Amino acid sequence: MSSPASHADADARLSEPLLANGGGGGGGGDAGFHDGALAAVVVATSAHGGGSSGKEKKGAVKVKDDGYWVDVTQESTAVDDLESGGGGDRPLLFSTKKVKATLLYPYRVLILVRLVAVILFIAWRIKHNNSDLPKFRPIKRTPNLAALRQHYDDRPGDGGGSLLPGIDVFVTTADPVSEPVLYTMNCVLSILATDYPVDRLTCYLTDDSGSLVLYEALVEAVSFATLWVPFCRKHSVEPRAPESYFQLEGMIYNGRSPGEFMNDYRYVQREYEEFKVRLEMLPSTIKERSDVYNSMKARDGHHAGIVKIVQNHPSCKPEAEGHQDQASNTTLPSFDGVDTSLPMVAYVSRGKTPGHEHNKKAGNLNAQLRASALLSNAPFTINFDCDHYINNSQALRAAMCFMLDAREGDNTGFVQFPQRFENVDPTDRYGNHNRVFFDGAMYALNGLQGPTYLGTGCMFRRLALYGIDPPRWRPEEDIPVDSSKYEENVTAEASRFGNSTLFLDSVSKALKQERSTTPPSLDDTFLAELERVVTCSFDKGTDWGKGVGYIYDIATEDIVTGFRIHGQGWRSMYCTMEHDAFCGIAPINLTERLHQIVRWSGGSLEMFFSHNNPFIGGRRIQPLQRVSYLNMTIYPVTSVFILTYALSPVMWLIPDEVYIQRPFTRYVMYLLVIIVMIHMIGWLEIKWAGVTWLDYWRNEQFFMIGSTSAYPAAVLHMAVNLLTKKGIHFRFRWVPMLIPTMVVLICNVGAIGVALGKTAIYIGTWTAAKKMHAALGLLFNIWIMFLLYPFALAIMGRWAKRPVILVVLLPIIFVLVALLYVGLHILLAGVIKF
Ligand SMILES: O=c1ccn([C@@H]2O[C@H](COP(=O)(O)OP(=O)(O)O[C@H]3O[C@H](CO)[C@@H](O)[C@H](O)[C@H]3O)[C@@H](O)[C@H]2O)c(=O)[nH]1
Ligand SMILES: [Mn+2]
Repeated sequence: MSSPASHADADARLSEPLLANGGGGGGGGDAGFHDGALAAVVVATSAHGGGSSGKEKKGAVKVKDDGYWVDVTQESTAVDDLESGGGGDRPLLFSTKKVKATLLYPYRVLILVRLVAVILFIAWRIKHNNSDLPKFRPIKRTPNLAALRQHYDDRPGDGGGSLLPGIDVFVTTADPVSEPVLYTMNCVLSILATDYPVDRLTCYLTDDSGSLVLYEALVEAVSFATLWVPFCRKHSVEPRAPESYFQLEGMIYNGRSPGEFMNDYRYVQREYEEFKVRLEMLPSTIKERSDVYNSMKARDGHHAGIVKIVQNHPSCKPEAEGHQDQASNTTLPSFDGVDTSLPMVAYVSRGKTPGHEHNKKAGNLNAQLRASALLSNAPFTINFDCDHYINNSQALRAAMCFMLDAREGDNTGFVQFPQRFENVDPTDRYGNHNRVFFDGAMYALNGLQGPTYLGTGCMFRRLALYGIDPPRWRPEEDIPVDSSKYEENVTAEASRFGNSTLFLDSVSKALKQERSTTPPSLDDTFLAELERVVTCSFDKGTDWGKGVGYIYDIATEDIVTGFRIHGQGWRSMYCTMEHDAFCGIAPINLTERLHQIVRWSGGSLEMFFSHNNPFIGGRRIQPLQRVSYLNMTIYPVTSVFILTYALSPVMWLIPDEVYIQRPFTRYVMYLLVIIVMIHMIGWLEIKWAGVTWLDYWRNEQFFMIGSTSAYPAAVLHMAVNLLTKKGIHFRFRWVPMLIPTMVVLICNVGAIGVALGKTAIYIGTWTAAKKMHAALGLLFNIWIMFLLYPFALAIMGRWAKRPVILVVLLPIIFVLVALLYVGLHILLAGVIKF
């Protein structure tokens, strides 16, 4: 989200739909400042001119004549003569000078050129309304699960086996401490219990920390799964992540054995509590066996690749043993007639070697892609962040509805689901839900080439990840199944996929759609090869991370990976389900939230300044899709204008006499019309996207907070990187990033106070127009205060629990500032006027 929102991410996730505002305000702001500057110049020159004409008068201020001014009468024209001579008896009371021709004409040309540019800009904005055009065709698609079941599962004449294709599920984790093991294991359990043929499903825990804790936790989870999974199947429980399930209020019952439910529920719940205790104790029990630990994990996080099969493929060994009953007042649930088999489970930790960039999550997933190719080679993969889980056991089937559909199915490279979060407070203070992005922007893209890849909860077609053309762009359109010629080209390309015969074989099998539902025998040579392909040095000199797999060298791999796949001509689908497919944990404090935003916006800018720039990259990207990607990569730049705008209340602090042109009426009109239109469009979007005004408002707020903190930080960082070509990573010190937002906040609080003070002093002398301006200015200040409200709450620390403090505190500050202003005014009345 990647998202986003991100992952909008970017923070496309967060801001893409908002660019309407950002862009509008930014563009408008820019124009406004220029006009202000021009007005200032004009004022200055006329003062200058007045002075020089006054020079001839006795006692007038002497102004230096720099030779740029010529008397109109020197270049006398008939009109001048007529003018000067037409007066009859009346004396000539002023002389006229104008700017020398050599200066005047270039000056005029420049003004005209700028005028043309501004007009073109406005015309361009109307024609190419960047942020809104890609939203012309919002589309919602609903999977038909019953039809899928009918065509792929219920085939009485055929021995009953399912025809559904295989899916390899990846769970990425990077740290057993900051990413709680319990959540990761809940994710794994939700996958094991999902409704999909067990012999077609493989779950990979891809552990980037290579920690024994996670390995042993996985072993525990699989052991608990022998109870949990049949329980889920027997009673059709939802969701199938135990932590969330047992937190549900009341025992929701959907299954066919109500009589046994109570007993089974209590039994499984008690076992789950014990499982949790075992997980908690793992770190300490493992430390006691530190010799084993050290043999697995070398120092500095460098170690060889590790692949361990924790649960074998259901065809390889007798059915899972089932749970032993421990003496208690509940009895072991009876699973007669319930399928107790589990899908295959593997633990993979890729090898990290010194001197080889490991490329974070993208590198992790690529290693995983290769390991799974050797082990199960499912035609479809889906990856989850370890803080997400399957919330709807039908989700994988829903994705399949899009992949197998007769219309666009074969050309669908990935199916993205929205990101939903369960730990967000009801008012969504930090805008974590990002509904405008997930339910607005993504539906809109759905009508184009498809949604972007958002980092988690996305099913891929393996071939699309491998950088292979979609069928509609393949040379042999008519024989997609046995495209042997194409396959030869691919196998020839060891330089592209890396030098592993086993892996290259798996690619050609994937191309031929050879389905194998049983894993290969795990002999020593096979295991050695497996460990070799999961080492990050395997990538070296290949296309991995460039044209193959998840993309490297960027702070966020998601948007750019989707872009690469779209660029190849694949399309994507957005899959929303009434009962959310997946669910995750969102950052719940502002620090983490802003770090997420800065990473997303930094990644976006990095993408813009890479060869994956949406202008030049992605040869088969549709025009409007391109505009949308452009929008997703460049949006942090708008923050520069927004920040400048938000700081403009400084004007209030400046003495009244300094001439700053007020925005002229026509400009204000334009701006007003545009702003009204933006919100009207927003209102309509809210309607079709089904988001609430609160979602919309949070989105506005977080775009503003981001625009005064994370986005300018990302822009600055990018600028420094481009200038120094150092490629520093996006790691930000927390406090400096908050300074601009603080300054904006202080500025606006101060401005409101000063405004009050000025009103107290001048109210009697102000004209109606002036009062109007003051009121408008105040409205602007207050508006910014409302936008920054979540930020203000966050910096209040523990006081934030009582937002009412702000309501009391702020007016007190306003009054104090006003009093200070009035006091200073009286004190300095004779010295300077302000
Ligand atoms: O070296 C690394 C670093 C991270 N991860 C995994 O990447 C995932 C995402 O990391 P997280 O810190 O949770 O980032 P978020 O900001 O929550 O993730 C959002 O933003 C990312 C893009 O920056 C997307 O990839 C994610 O899907 C999206 O949810 C987690 O499962 C991590 O374990 C790794 O595997 N290896
Ligand atoms: Mn996350």
